[in-house]
Amino acid sequence: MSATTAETGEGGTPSTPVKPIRFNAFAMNTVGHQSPGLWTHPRDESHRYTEPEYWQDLARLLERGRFDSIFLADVLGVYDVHAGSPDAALRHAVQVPLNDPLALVPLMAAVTTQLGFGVTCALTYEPPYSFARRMSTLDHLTRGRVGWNIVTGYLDSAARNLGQSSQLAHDDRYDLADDYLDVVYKLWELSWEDDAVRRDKAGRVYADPAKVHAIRHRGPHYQVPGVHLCEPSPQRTPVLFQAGTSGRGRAFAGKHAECVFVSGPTIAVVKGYVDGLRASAVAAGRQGRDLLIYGQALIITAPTAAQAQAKLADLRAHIDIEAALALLSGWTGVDFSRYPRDATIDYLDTQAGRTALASFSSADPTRRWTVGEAAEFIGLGGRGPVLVGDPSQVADQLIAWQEATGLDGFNLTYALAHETFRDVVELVVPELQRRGRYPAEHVLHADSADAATPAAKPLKPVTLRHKLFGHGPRLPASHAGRRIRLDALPEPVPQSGASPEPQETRPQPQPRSLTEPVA
Ligand SMILES: Cc1cc2nc3c(=O)[nH]c(=O)nc-3n(C[C@H](O)[C@H](O)[C@H](O)COP(=O)(O)O)c2cc1C
Repeated sequence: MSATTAETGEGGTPSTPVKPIRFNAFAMNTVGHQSPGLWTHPRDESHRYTEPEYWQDLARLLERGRFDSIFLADVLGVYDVHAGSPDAALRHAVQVPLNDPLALVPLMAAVTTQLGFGVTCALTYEPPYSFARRMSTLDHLTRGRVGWNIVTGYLDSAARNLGQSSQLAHDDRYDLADDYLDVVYKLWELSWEDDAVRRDKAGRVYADPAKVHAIRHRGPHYQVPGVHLCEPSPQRTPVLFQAGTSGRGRAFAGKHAECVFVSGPTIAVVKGYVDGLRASAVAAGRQGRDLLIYGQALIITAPTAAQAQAKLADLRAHIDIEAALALLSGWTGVDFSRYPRDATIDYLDTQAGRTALASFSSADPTRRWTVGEAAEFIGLGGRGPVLVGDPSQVADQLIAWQEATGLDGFNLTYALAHETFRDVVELVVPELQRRGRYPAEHVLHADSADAATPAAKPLKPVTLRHKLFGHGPRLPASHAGRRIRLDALPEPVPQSGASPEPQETRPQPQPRSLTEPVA
């Protein structure tokens, strides 16, 4: 069975195909992610984020639960908008201390074969050339299971520590991102031809230089003349994730994203994002269904409804309101320490992220939020809904949300590490499978001869793109990343006896003496 269809109704009788529910896990290489204050709960283990076993146990658990992938968020600065200081963030572990997400991927890949990895990297502060190499390396080491969550950042504190006085303006960051994407597409998709690597030991040729091309990129922000350092990895371009839903963010997603993460507190808000994103894909010449859209949610479940409600009450007692306001202030660029808790939130354009503020103001004009209500809401599960109940009640809510919003799946956050995900895998996944709404098996390679008897043989590794879309491993031919072309070679200067202009301008080596040391 493919993860993109669930064609068997209850009791195994064929019925109208229903849209399966997809799960993605939302995590960060830190202590307190989307539930500020919950690290103080006695059963939470997120302080173990520095231990390899913490991540490998999580990866095994998610693979057992047939999650599409684990999405690792990241920021490159501290949350210091609240009261103009990082103190609240440091005191309450609000996404600080924070380790690098990329290092976790090979650790988790080593103990799994099917789980995908959506890694967040802000393009704003790293040259595309070195970044393309890091992603190709991960795609090789995961055998094609890596995705990139394309972000441009929202914290001025990141810009200040990375050589800029402040962030680029909101829309300018997306313009930069468009040029960046052009560079990395050229490196990943066009620099090395499919048969460039010969590995011919007898002929003493590893790669055929005629089939490895300098990309000669000259864009408004980046000039990158050379060849990609890496030989082609299984997917070449990692699966592209994105999470911006402002007007400019949607246009960017419509062109580039394969998967989009959205967060909103109500069905009305999330439906607006989903509709807008699918319309942007159409405006970019794609189909709305080309995007897989995951909505953020937190599931609190237990074998009985009463136990689930008791668990919710216990978790709520550990929310930290100051920490929630530090988070909200960082996301939005608005210092919420300056407002009384009963002040109503109004929308204003800032140079931080725009969606977080819109979610609690303009995105749903029928609902007004006070600062205190928004902080309470964010305290458990961030900006997404909290779905509470026994497994059957949770399954009902997931299905209702999916049908009302057009979401493809859910980006599940946790309250307690790893208890929350364990509850989902052990209680909710079987319930959804019983209803034919969740994949019962892992996906094998589309062309695998073992597909009929998956239990009999070890699982074959599958690329993330195959798993998500049923085709791959490369970007589809219709995607902007596959339609890109290399700039034409510069015209040779018409001088008699002159050699053609080199593709890259390299300093010419000076003759050395044989005794001169070689570096
Ligand atoms: C679910 C979700 C996860 C996100 N994760 C990150 C992240 O890890 N790092 C980051 O810098 N931005 C992250 N963002 C922020 C977005 O990339 C984007 O900057 C933000 O939504 C504002 O964009 P917009 O103004 O176009 O809506 C996330 C957003 C959402 C909704």
